[in-house]
Amino acid sequence: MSNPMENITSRLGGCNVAEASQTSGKKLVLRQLTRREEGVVHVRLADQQADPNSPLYSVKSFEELGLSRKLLMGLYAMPYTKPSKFQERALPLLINDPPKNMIGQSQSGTGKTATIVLTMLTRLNLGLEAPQAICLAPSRELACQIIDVLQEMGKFTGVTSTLAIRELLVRDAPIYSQVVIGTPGTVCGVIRRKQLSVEAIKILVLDEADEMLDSASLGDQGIRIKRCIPGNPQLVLFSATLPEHVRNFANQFASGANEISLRREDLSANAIKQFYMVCESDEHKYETLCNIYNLLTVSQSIIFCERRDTSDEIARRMIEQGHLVKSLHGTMLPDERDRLMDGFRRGIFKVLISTNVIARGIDIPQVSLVINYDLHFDKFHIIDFESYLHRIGRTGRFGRTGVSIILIDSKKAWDGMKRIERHFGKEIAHVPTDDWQNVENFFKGVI
Ligand SMILES: Nc1ncnc2c1ncn2[C@@H]1O[C@H](COP(=O)(O)OP(=O)(O)OP(=O)(O)O)[C@@H](O)[C@H]1O
Repeated sequence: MSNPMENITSRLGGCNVAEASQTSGKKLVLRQLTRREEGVVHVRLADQQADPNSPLYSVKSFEELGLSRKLLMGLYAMPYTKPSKFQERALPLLINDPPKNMIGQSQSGTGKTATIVLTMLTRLNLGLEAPQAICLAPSRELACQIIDVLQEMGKFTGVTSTLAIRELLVRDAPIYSQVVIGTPGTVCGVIRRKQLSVEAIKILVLDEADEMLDSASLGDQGIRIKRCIPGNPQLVLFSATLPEHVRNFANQFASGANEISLRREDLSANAIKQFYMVCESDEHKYETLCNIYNLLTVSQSIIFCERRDTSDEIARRMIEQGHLVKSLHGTMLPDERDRLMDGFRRGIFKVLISTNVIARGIDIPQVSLVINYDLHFDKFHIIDFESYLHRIGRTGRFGRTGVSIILIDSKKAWDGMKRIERHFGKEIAHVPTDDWQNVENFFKGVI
């Protein structure tokens, strides 16, 4: 096979790939490995929680944050031992009286979901069997995940909850549960049809708030839900990314909010080792993908594609070659999506190929590799930094290390990758595709 680097150098229109190729990924290899579990590499959590530079660092215990005994029992049964930096900062502000709005930002996988759940559970009057908290998430998969955490963490409280996602609710049956977690469209629908009374709602949470507020339909539905709620519910907006234009909107939505924000350079967690590989054609890109799987033993991984048909096509070809993979995207029936997600969570299959639909929030600790088969560009063909960060954030969660690889097959993808590097101020290391023996060495110790 011809040298892909030579070909791609000309296809990339003169940008200096050769120079980039000298950048060794080896120096990024994490050396402080202490534990391996199903192929996922951990640096000892206790060490990270004692390191002031880690997003998991905290000086306080959960007891010191003012949580109830039943919630502490739930936390320790999970088992969580200490809060993350974000949990330590956010929880006292969130559960303080009188309630104050919050706009909170923290890296992927640093425990925002637990923060949402503990805040909602603290705000409830558990003696009142009426809806008191609503949490909105942009996808059904994420809503399912949040309700699972709520039920697990709140199991000693007796909390009742309802999942409000399409095709799951019995039409017109009233909802009496104390917490309702769902997608904005379905929650809007149940309020409109008076299935859900908002009279006693005290708190409204928008998880992945930037996605919600930036999307015309999700944003409108979120605003409509807020307007329906009488009085001044506590408004909580969370995300790993809150770009400036959305932050302004968020400030209008949740006025007077306490804010926890991150500098851009701190957004991408160090736990995720970022790489790229240059491919000379579409076919070479597919071969490179297969070579990665033939070569590396990966516990679980996600491949992100831009288009649903690419996702299906790669899955079809990989299955033909004997790989155990599935494709999941938005045109599938909800039942099928739920079944696939459940199978992946339980490790029944190891590789999930998908679109942006699962880019945000999904927490599957065994995912040690994320491949950007395509990068995501917006409708003006501008690289979408936020979606890159959320995609790679599916790995390297809460103290685990993870690897992300971008497959570059065009000048557009190359430019996008370079802009990502500049935007987050973090090098993405080159892994050559012409010497697979060497490729193996790049990933030794990190996957
Ligand atoms: N204090 C803690 N101790 C131990 N594990 C924790 C703690 N808090 C959260 N976790 C675990 O860390 C993982 C990531 O948490 P979570 O999904 O809440 O992250 P997130 O910040 O919401 O990420 P994203 O931005 O991707 O939505 C989960 O598996 C969760 O169970």
